[in-house]
Formats: sequence, C-alpha cells, structure tokens
Amino acid sequence: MSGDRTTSGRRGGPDRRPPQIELAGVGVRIGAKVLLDDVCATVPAGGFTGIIGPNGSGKTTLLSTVARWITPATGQVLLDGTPVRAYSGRELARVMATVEQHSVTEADLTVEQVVDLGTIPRAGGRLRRIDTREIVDDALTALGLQKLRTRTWQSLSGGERQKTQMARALAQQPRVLVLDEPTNHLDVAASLELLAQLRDLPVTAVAALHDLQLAGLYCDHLIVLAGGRVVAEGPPALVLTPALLDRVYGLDAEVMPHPRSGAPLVILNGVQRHGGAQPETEQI
Ligand SMILES: Nc1ncnc2c1ncn2[C@@H]1O[C@H](COP(=O)(O)OP(=O)(O)OP(=O)(O)O)[C@@H](O)[C@H]1O
Repeated sequence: MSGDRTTSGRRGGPDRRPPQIELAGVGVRIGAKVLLDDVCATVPAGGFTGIIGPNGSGKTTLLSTVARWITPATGQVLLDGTPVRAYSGRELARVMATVEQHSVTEADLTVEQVVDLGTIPRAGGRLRRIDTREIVDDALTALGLQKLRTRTWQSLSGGERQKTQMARALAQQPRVLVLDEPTNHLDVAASLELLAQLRDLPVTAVAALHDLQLAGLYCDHLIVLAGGRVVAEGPPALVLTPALLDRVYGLDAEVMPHPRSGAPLVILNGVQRHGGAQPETEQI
C-alpha cells in the first residue's frame, strides 16, 4: 500500500488501534439495478455498529463493499481516511476479518484447522509457530469450542459452524470485524454471548442484524438501510423509534427503555395494515 499508514506503523511498531470506517457516497449497481445509492455513513472507531433494514435493503452489499469483495461504481470506503482500495490483499487481511452469512467449505478440515486459517495473514511474517498455537487456543476458548477442536467441519451443526467461523476471525487478530448476521443459527444464549463479546472486543465491529431487540441492546451505533439508501444513523435509543420502525418495516411497535440498562426495548405488536413506506433520509 502507498501512503503513510504502513510507514508510520513500521517505524512505531504495528498500529493496533481500531480505525473509523467511512462510507463516502458509495453506489453499487448490477446492470440497471441499483443495490446501493449514494450511501454516506460512519462506523465509529472501536464501537459495535449494527446495520439493520428489511430483506433486500442492501446490508450484505454494504458489508461486501466494506470488505472489498465489491468495487463500488461511485464513492469509496475509507479506513481512518485511507481508501480500502489502496491496501494490498495481505495488508487488508491483517486489518480486517469477515464472517459471512453462509460459510461453505468443501475441504473437510477440523475445527482447529479452520480456526488456524485465521492466523495465515500474520504467520507469514515473524510470528513463531508457538504463538500461532496460543492464538488458536485462545480463539477456541473464547467461543467455547475446545471440546470440538478435533471434529470435522462437515460434522458440525449450523451454530457450531458459525462459532468456528467467528473463532477463525478472532484468530486473525483484526482491527476491523465485518459480520453478516453473526447470530445466524445460534440459540438465544449463544447469540447474547457472541454479541456481548463483539461489544467488548477492542475492534471496530460492524454487523448486519435482523433482530431489532438485539441491535438495540448490544450496538452503540446503528445504520438503517431501506431500498439501498441510508435512512437513519445514530445511537440506538435515538434511531429505534416507533415512527422509524413503521416507516422502514411497516411495523406496529412500541419502544421503551430496558429496566436495567436503559437500552431501547422494541415491543412488537404486529405489522401495520398500510405496510412500510420508503422513508426520507434522517441523520441523528
Ligand atoms: N448479483 C445480483 N444481481 C442482481 N441483484 C442482486 C444481486 N445481488 C443482490 N441483488 C439484489 O440487491 C438487493 C440487496 O441485496 P442484499 O443481499 O444486499 O440485501 P440484504 O439487505 O442483505 O438482504 P437480506 O436481509 O435478505 O439478507 C436485493 O434486492 C437483491 O435481490
């Protein structure tokens, strides 16, 4: 990569601070279809940002653009002001780890072999084998996978695969974690545990979430998408209002503060008869 980030990192030791992610006018099209339209949003450094919005609103496309799997037709994604397109593949892998919605692998690796894949971007450098083992061990412990470490990927349940992918991402020791529906397949307790971990990790975490309750309880910043556009952005207590849930999802919902944490609790009454409307952008 060109630019100052690498140079200063080498001089002063590796820069492990989690960066801010900025989406600056990001537009994505496939043929005539607009998937993202002039998306401007900020993912705060070191926080846990949730991307919410109805099916097909562009959440996966947005995360894929951040992870550089999709090149936007307009605009750009910046990490602390540096365009992601300026990073080499290896540099980006040392900064950013991803967990996809549906992880597929044909190879029948064991759980610990899958998690060990996460160490590759660093193991190519000066890291010794013993360090790699410790990293894999810590990641397996963090996700409660020690008992499954010798099990093969093909023999795992959906939730066990999801936890294994999360452990692989942790073993990458990233500064940015990009996750598409990380609680997919997880039971209620495992979901709460994973989101609490994400909230407490010293990384910039950004995740697509369908569960508004969990988004309100665990995220400190929300970006709401509808029809490929950002329609609201800000702290959950300000974003998750009955009016927004009506406009974006067509929901009849009430929102009240959680009795202990004060975080917004979404009480679902049902769907509105009129259905959801396409809302105007709202910066909070
Ligand atoms: N390769 C493609 N060709 C055409 N349209 C696509 C393609 N990929 C995605 N889309 C469309 O782009 C829109 C956004 O898709 P995306 O997967 O980003 O939405 P999402 O918010 O993640 O949805 P979900 O909540 O259902 O996972 C959808 O209408 C989808 O059908």
